[in-house]
Amino acid sequence: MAEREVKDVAGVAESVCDPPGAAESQLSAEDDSSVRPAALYKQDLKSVLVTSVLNLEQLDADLYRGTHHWVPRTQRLFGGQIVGQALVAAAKSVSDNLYAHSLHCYFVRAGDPKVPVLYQVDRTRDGRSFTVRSVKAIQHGQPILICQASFQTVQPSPLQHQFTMPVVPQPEDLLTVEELIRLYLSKPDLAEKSRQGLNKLLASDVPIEIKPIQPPHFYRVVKAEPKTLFWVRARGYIGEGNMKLHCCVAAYVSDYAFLGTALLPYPNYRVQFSASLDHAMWFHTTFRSDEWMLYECESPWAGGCRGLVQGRLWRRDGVLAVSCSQEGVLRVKPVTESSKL
Ligand SMILES: CC(C)(COP(=O)(O)OP(=O)(O)OC[C@H]1O[C@@H](n2cnc3c(N)ncnc32)[C@H](O)[C@@H]1OP(=O)(O)O)[C@@H](O)C(=O)NCCC(=O)NCCSC(=O)CCCCC(=O)O
Repeated sequence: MAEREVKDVAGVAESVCDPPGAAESQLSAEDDSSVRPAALYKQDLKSVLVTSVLNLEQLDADLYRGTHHWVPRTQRLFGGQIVGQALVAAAKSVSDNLYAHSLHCYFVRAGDPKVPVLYQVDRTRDGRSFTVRSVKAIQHGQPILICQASFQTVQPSPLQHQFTMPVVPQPEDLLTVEELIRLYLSKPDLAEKSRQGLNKLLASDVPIEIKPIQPPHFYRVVKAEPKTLFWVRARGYIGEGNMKLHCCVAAYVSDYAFLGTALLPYPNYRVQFSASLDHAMWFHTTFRSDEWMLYECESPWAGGCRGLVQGRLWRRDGVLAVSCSQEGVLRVKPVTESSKL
């Protein structure tokens, strides 16, 4: 990978510990094109991620129940949903002056979409600056995810740097995945199998909006570098203010289309089994998960039936908001001529 430029962002970025909203207050609606006009927000529906997916029911002290919304084609629970809900459960047990700065999770069993998930929080440690929570997500009496999340008080620091955000077209100049699929569907020479697959994709109710920088080659064999760039945001309105909630939404969003980056150099292989094994995130600063963020994903390594992916979620104003890493199982088989049809 090419060496990345390191940019001093002192005075521009804030740390995750600066009061939420501090960065936003430096930007007016006029000079920040990432701000959607208030009138538009009013027309938007409240994000289902907030009203439903991340809205856990409390059953007892430090014990919560979560329900599902979108379930991937694999019919195992979406990893991002479990991580997002685990972070919600952890955040409920820490005081308002603490902000999530990192989490580390293992997906130890496949989640069953037919039953809810229980989240059991262990208050591992409360320190002066850092507070750690361990969360177990449970189904059928067995853990499906173990998660450790760490929270920190507000602590300004003279040490501040970040890489520079890649230069890409703005979201207003790009099409959503749904718009791209409709374009493909309008092609008269599209194979029936591909048409059916694209229609299925179109019908799925993913609560995330995506605008790829490079339109994907749906159903075409094209070898590519293991790198992707796309704008992403939660569908619907969430609003300013609750930084913990935006981190939980980012946890959900960050697992979507992430592991697939490791498959880009292998168009001649078809996935037989893929699932994320672990997921880690570091929250660097304040951000709005219902506003466009650039997700820069790359896979530095694959081997041993596993792939490693790393991602950066950039705020539209160039501030690095979140870093992510994940390893997943990737079992593949060669594409045969008949399966290409
Ligand atoms: C399956 C996990 C990863 C652990 O695997 P293992 O320790 O092998 O568990 P087993 O239960 O023994 O096997 C499971 C399954 O795999 C087959 N298997 C095992 N080893 C091999 C092998 N060497 N070669 C071939 N096949 C093998 C084994 O036979 C079993 O098959 P089955 O009998 O047909 O079931 C386990 O830890 C796990 O499932 N963890 C949870 C992972 C997970 O659910 N992650 C989150 C979901 S992934 C996700 O959300 C990404 C969605 C992205 C959406 C998008 O971007 O579109």
